[in-house]
Amino acid sequence: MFCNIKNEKSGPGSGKGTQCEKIVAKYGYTHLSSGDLLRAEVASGSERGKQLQAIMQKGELVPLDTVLDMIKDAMIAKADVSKGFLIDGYPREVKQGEEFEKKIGKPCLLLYVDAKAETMVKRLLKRGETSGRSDDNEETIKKRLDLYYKATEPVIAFYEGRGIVKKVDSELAVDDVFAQVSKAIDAL
Ligand SMILES: Nc1ncnc2c1ncn2[C@H]1C[C@H](O)[C@@H](COP(=O)(O)OP(=O)(O)OP(=O)(O)O)O1
Ligand SMILES: Nc1ncnc2c1ncn2[C@H]1C[C@H](O)[C@@H](COP(=O)(O)O)O1
Ligand SMILES: [Mg+2]
Repeated sequence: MFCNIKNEKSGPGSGKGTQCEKIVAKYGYTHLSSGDLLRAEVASGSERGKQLQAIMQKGELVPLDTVLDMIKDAMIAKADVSKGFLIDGYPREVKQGEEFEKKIGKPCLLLYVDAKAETMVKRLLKRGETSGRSDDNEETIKKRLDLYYKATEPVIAFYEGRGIVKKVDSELAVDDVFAQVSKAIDAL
């Protein structure tokens, strides 16, 4: 089966990466995080990486073509061996969803990992104590959240009409959130 599962719209610090790790362990899907792909480019020290770092540090979105090309290349590299793709952190805005469908395909499930703004801020500040992520600081977290509500929330309406959106309550403990995630995947 080929299946793209996305976990946007889900805010920064809602627990996307945490749930993706558990999905990979249980279902064996290929996890592709747009943020991780971008951070790998930054870590490479390339000129493009330096430009990306400046954008991410400010809590802004990197250009659509850059992130979509990275995801597409990563998917092509794993296409032969993958059971299906779990795409974490994309689309961040409706236009990204439209372009994904034109260039790659339609997702079969959109997991909406829902947490309150205050919970997301608390989790990100805590994660920032050890993550080494330059965007896990108070000022950038505020910008990321503002952008999430402005640009990413509308993504839900884009997919809702197709009946593929499953919302999980990420205020709960990690394993309780995962029980809801598993139910959504098992229903595919
Ligand atoms: N259900 C939960 N209960 C308590 N803590 C949680 C829960 N889920 C995740 N966390 C913790 C783990 C991390 O330290 C932090 C953020 O989780 P994480 O999975 O990294 O979020 P994310 O991937 O949505 O954030 P980002 O968008 O910044 O990458 O919160
Ligand atoms: N899909 C994306 N479009 C634009 N910019 C992105 C995308 N995914 C990640 N980014 C940039 C901007 C984010 O603040 C950082 C970190 O992403 P995260 O998913 O929180 O790891 O990367
Ligand atoms: Mg993450």
